[in-house]
Amino acid sequence: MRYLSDLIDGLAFTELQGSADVEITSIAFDSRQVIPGSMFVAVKGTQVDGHDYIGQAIKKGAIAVICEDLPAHTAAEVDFLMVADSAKALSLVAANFYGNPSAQLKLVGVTGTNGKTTIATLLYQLFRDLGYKAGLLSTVENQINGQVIPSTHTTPDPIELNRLLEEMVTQGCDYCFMEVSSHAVAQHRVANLHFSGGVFTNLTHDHLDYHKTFDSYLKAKKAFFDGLPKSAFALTNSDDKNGNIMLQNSQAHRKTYGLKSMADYKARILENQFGGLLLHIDNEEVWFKMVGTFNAYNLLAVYATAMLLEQDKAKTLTSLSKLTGAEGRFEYIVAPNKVIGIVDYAHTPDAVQNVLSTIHDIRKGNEKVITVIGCGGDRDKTKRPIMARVASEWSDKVILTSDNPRSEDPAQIIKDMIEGVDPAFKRHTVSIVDRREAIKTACMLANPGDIILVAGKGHEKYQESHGVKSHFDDMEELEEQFKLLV
Ligand SMILES: CC(=O)N[C@H]1[C@@H](OP(=O)(O)OP(=O)(O)OC[C@H]2O[C@@H](n3ccc(=O)[nH]c3=O)[C@H](O)[C@@H]2O)O[C@H](CO)[C@@H](O)[C@@H]1O[C@H](C)C(=O)N[C@@H](C)C(=O)N[C@H](CCC(=O)O)C(=O)O
Ligand SMILES: Nc1ncnc2c1ncn2[C@@H]1O[C@H](COP(=O)(O)OP(=O)(O)OP(=O)(O)O)[C@@H](O)[C@H]1O
Ligand SMILES: N[C@H](CCC[C@H](N)C(=O)O)C(=O)O
Ligand SMILES: [Mg+2]
Repeated sequence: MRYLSDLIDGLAFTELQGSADVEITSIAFDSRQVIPGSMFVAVKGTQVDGHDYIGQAIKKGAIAVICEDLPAHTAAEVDFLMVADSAKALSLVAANFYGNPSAQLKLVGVTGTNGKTTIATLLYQLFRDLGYKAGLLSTVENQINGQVIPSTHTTPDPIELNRLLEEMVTQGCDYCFMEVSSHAVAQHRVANLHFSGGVFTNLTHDHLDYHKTFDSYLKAKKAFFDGLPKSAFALTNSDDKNGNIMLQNSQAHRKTYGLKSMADYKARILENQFGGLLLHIDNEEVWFKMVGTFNAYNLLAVYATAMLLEQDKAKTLTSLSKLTGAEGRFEYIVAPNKVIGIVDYAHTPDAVQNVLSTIHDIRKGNEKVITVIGCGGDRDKTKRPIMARVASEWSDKVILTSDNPRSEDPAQIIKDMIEGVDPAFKRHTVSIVDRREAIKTACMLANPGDIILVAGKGHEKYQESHGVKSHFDDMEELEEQFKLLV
């Protein structure tokens, strides 16, 4: 049983109506999740204001409410606490409710536009291989010691997050590796967690629908490092132009990694092919199964993190050389007639550019590159024309298609994409709204040796349109079509 007084330990509140000596059964920020004896935290959201649901929460049995503005009518039997920022308060009471599990783990957060899932997953796989019990919180899935728990967000909400961390502690985990999205930092989902380290990947264009400007997107990421304690390490990519800015105001122990500039942890690419990467890393030559320059950065970040967590160098490199990373990231198959299919989660301009330049670097001759790509609905519209431009410039043929249109008209999303395609490249760009048909057409157009990139959905197993998620799997589609390519 938790008492209200325990949950609000450390909370700066301006007013308390009622007694702190009551038992709380659960906490909820959604009135629909309230059960008798709950504490309800009213959060102002992007769609609605949680304060409008205080009445409903009380009807469902809430006995304590945290809010920024007191409602006109308060119930005498309910405790009310006023705070300046309910989202921040939520993360504190959630951590207190679950006994501050992050302090009992070595928790490492990974942030940046691209590479978070790859790095967090590699770290999780590496530490399990090194013999530790570990947890993972990622876009693809959450895991505790091999047990898979489906994930709905890149970074869970504070209640789910602390509940999962508590479960990791119960199961004896030593480490947890998690992705920290910019939405999570802005919404204080990770406030009040005790991090042992933070890793920065890179910062390029994404999520401007939510953050509005690149500068506020940058500040959201930077706030994560500003909040790290002195005892933590902060590891940044010194080749990224914002890499050093990220750590500017961090009191954590600062370290850098890079392929080009001066850095504490350095690597050089010796070979980059479909079979993998040969890296000169910290004075050793090692083959890895991961493909592409961007994965050289990811591998180096993982290696540096392992060193900062005081792991053995030889064991780390041996284990890392066997790993293949997260599902749907540069995964490839070869058809009987030698057409190559690649499924990749590239859904930002930079990621599309990286994955296509990698394909160009590693292809053997003049094989054609056919790209199937769409852009998400209800997401940053300004990235649409840029992604289409990059795809058209770096491919011999592009098929623009749908990728989770959500509430939007898929044909309109494709029109927004076409705006970015240079007239010179329009000849080799076609639009096919139905993603299954688009993939099928790419397979029909491909000759032996050609490379088909299906970008944007990676591990996703659905296509979301008008609130309905229907089963869809890019790799499954390619496999079906490839059977016919003999
Ligand atoms: C834009 C965004 O991030 N929205 C998140 C946010 O919701 P919101 O602020 O829009 O909430 P709202 O619907 O306005 O509601 C406000 C409050 O009223 C409450 N409410 C609402 C209705 C009701 O009947 N009763 C009630 O109490 C809600 O529970 C909420 O507390 O807070 C919710 C609870 O934590 C999240 O589920 C929701 O994620 C939505 C579903 C989402 O799509 N988020 C994506 C964009 C996201 O977070 N992505 C990032 C990473 C992307 C990446 O880089 O990969 C992620 O970490 O996953
Ligand atoms: N270090 C990197 N730099 C640039 N691009 C990368 C890097 N790592 C991966 N990518 C590209 O970005 C895509 C997404 O990678 P990943 O899922 O690891 O990123 P993420 O940061 O977790 O993305 P999300 O914000 O959606 O959770 C990959 O499929 C690949 O195309
Ligand atoms: N985490 C990202 C993933 C985008 C993946 C793409 N398939 C889409 O649906 O837009 C987002 O929610 O914006
Ligand atoms: Mg991710």
